[in-house]
Amino acid sequence: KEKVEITKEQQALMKIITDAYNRHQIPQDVAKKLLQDQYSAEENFLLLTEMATSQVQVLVEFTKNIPGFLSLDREDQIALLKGSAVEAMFLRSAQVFSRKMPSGHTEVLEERIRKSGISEEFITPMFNFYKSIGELHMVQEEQALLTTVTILTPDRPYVKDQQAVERLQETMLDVLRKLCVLQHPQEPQYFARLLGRLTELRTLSHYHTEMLASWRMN
Ligand SMILES: Cc1ccccc1NC(=O)[C@H](C1CCCCC1)n1c(-c2ccc(Cl)cc2)nc2cc(F)c(F)cc21
Repeated sequence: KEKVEITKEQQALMKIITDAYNRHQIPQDVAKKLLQDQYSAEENFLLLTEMATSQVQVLVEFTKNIPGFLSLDREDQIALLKGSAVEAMFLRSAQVFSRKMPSGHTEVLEERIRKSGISEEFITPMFNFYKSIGELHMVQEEQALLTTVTILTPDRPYVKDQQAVERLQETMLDVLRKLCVLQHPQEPQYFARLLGRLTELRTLSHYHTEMLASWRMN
């Protein structure tokens, strides 16, 4: 049984990324808003556009703290941000949905989202994803690294130097793999499960344009 050990550099890398991830979070808590009041489909759509817009700004600030990201070709940095923004937004939404809440709150939140204006056909795949993320019970370091791995996807459209992105992503995947082994020793396939979520995330993100276009306005 090989002894898995996170090196000092990897520890430092993880701390930089996790601190940045926690620092660059959405200022106002959308879950609290949704729990407080019931909004019309139009108001929910507006709220979503505001959240998505602020999320992009948060993502730009976060990526500046990923060691090596600013050394990438400038146009590639933009291609990576554009290519991962929707996935990062759904990943963030899943993490918000999976947060531990007082009993009954998650059910109310789910109901508010079900009734927010999203078309029926997208509700099931979306909540299946949220629940599969919740079942992983990720620690914040894993959440931060998973978002980082998502951003550093080499095969985004228009990325020129894919090798450079791949090297960065490999660095992050190595830390994430070790962290998973150390955090979930009883579940050797945990890391594989985690990466499997990224496939589900990409599929869900393909629906995004249609989800917006089919938002049920009264
Ligand atoms: C949480 C966040 C952070 C950053 C950026 C965006 C968002 N997301 C949102 O603001 C929207 C709201 C928006 C208002 C209507 C209800 C869903 N949202 C979505 C979602 C649904 C459909 C699509 Cl197409 C996209 C996202 N899933 C959510 C799960 C949650 F637990 C939650 F609290 C909010 C959630």
